[in-house]
Amino acid sequence: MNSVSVIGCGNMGSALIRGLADTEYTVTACDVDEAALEAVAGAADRTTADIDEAAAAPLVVLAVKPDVITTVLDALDLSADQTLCSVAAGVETDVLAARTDATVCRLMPNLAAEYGEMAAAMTPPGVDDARAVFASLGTVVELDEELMHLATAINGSGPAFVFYLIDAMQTAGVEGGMDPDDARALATQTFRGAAETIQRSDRRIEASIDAVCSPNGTTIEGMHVLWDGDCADQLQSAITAAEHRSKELAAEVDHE
Ligand SMILES: NC(=O)C1=CN([C@@H]2O[C@H](COP(=O)(O)OP(=O)(O)OC[C@H]3O[C@@H](n4cnc5c(N)ncnc54)[C@H](O)[C@@H]3O)[C@@H](O)[C@H]2O)C=CC1
Ligand SMILES: O=C(O)[C@@H]1CCC=N1
Repeated sequence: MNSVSVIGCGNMGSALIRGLADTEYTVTACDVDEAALEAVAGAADRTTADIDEAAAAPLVVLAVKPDVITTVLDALDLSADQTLCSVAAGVETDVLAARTDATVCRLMPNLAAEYGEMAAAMTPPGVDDARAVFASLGTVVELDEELMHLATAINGSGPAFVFYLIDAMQTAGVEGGMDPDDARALATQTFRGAAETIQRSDRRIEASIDAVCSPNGTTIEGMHVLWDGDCADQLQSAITAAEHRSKELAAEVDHE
């Protein structure tokens, strides 16, 4: 599988296309919107508004909104030796499989695909050719389909939740008198470095927190505020709300 088509070149589709531009895969970008195609023209090997051209690749990725996915699928004529992968929130594999002869799978990616730093969930497990393509853009975890709603919330919507937290840390710096660019640099690199630290460490996250908390130092004072407050509960509630919405989207999709 050395060639990929991406149908829908908006926020998510364009991130996938730009990420794939740095890999060995040949990418065809397809959209009905000329401006969307122009925006990815520098990253894609080919751009087209013709869905039949996009249908020629062994792997066809659908990155359109959930409410148009069945319409696009009905216009796509794929064969059994091709793979169709949808990144749409809440659109289940049985909906896809009912409308195509291709092998179907779902990927819940995130915008960091553009930089090869994607966290993605994929279902069903075992669609290895497609998985290899997506693994070139970051981390891919295979899940049973019932967990895709939760993955949509955690790693699909998750970047927005993290952006919000970075903004809060940056704002604290600016309100304390820092230059906004300095505050942004310190906040963003702190999140990046913290994630890297956890990824590279085998120890429990509590032990990593302990490692920052010097006895009678500064961090423990801040941690008491977080432990006594409802920050973790709020984040979990945000994830639950996004997961719930994914289930609603699934119910809204035409299963005929
Ligand atoms: N934005 C994100 O961070 C993520 C989005 N997703 C999923 O990706 C999908 C797309 O979301 P966004 O990129 O945010 O939406 P978007 O609105 O930015 O992009 C959708 C694109 O699809 C195009 N389109 C619409 N009808 C079409 C057709 N018939 N043929 C070809 N192209 C067509 C539009 O012109 C637009 O460029 C959604 O299903 C969403 O659930 C998944 C993970 C993360
Ligand atoms: O907000 C949404 O519905 C899409 C799916 C996950 C991220 N963005």
